[in-house]
Amino acid sequence: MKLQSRLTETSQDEERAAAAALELASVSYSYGQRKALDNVSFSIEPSRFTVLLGLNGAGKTTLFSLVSHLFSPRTGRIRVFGQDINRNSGPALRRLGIVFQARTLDLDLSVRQNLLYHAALHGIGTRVARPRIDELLQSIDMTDRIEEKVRGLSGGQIRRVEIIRALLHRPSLLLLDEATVGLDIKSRATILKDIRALVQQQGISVLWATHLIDEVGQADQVLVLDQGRLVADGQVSTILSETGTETINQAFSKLTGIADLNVRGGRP
Ligand SMILES: Nc1ncnc2c1ncn2[C@@H]1O[C@H](COP(=O)(O)OP(=O)(O)OP(=O)(O)O)[C@@H](O)[C@H]1O
Repeated sequence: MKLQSRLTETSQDEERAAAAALELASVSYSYGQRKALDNVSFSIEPSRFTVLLGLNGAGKTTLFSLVSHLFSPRTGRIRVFGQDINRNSGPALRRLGIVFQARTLDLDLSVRQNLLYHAALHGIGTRVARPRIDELLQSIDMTDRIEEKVRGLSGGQIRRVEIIRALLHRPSLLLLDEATVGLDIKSRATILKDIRALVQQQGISVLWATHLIDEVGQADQVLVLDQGRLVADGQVSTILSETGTETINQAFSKLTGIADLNVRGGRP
């Protein structure tokens, strides 16, 4: 009887994980003695824009490094559309597109060369890659920059090229780590709008890591990370009612124990 109920529980767990775009179960990670992630569990639904909100040092980049299989968790399990990233990394990684915080385009190659190179890494031949690149560049209004060296682009344009590079292999889940950092207000707004449109129009699932509260939309799912612990998980309205606050800014301050402020930098 007990075995039967355990089997049912396991298969329910598996069904839930398969339905989720991303699922973390009891994930911890330490750098030596420093605990960067402490027993983090959550799942994000497909075709949603989910914000991973946390101050500098909260553990966002570490989490992305685990999901993208750069590091392996010491404990816990990570699944991308039901595929375990450690046991079945190939199929899981194929469904992932990632934009890391650090710039990674080759500055001395043209936009086209950078994109073709990345396509080749994913096994996409030039004949398929070329029209895909044209279409994606058109979607961000950058067709006329295709032959230009990346060095000649603005910070916002470089970021947009990195985003379309992450989309070249048509991932189902896109992870973006502080994608708007260092950009002016107009470029930030454009990028955020474009990514939200991807979710709306193409059903891509997005995990958007940021420390900027003003990037959270009222309808977003939000995960709040504080010093490696997940301290809130839900829609904005749920988080407000659970914390007894009126704005996400107040909720964040309460959850992380910082003074109420317009959070733009790190922990004061
Ligand atoms: N290579 C490393 N060696 C030792 N400690 C590290 C290393 N990388 C990160 N840490 C520590 O792990 C914790 C989480 O860092 P992480 O970079 O994941 O946070 P973050 O939320 O992405 O912050 P930021 O936006 O500043 O990058 C911090 O205390 C950080 O100092």
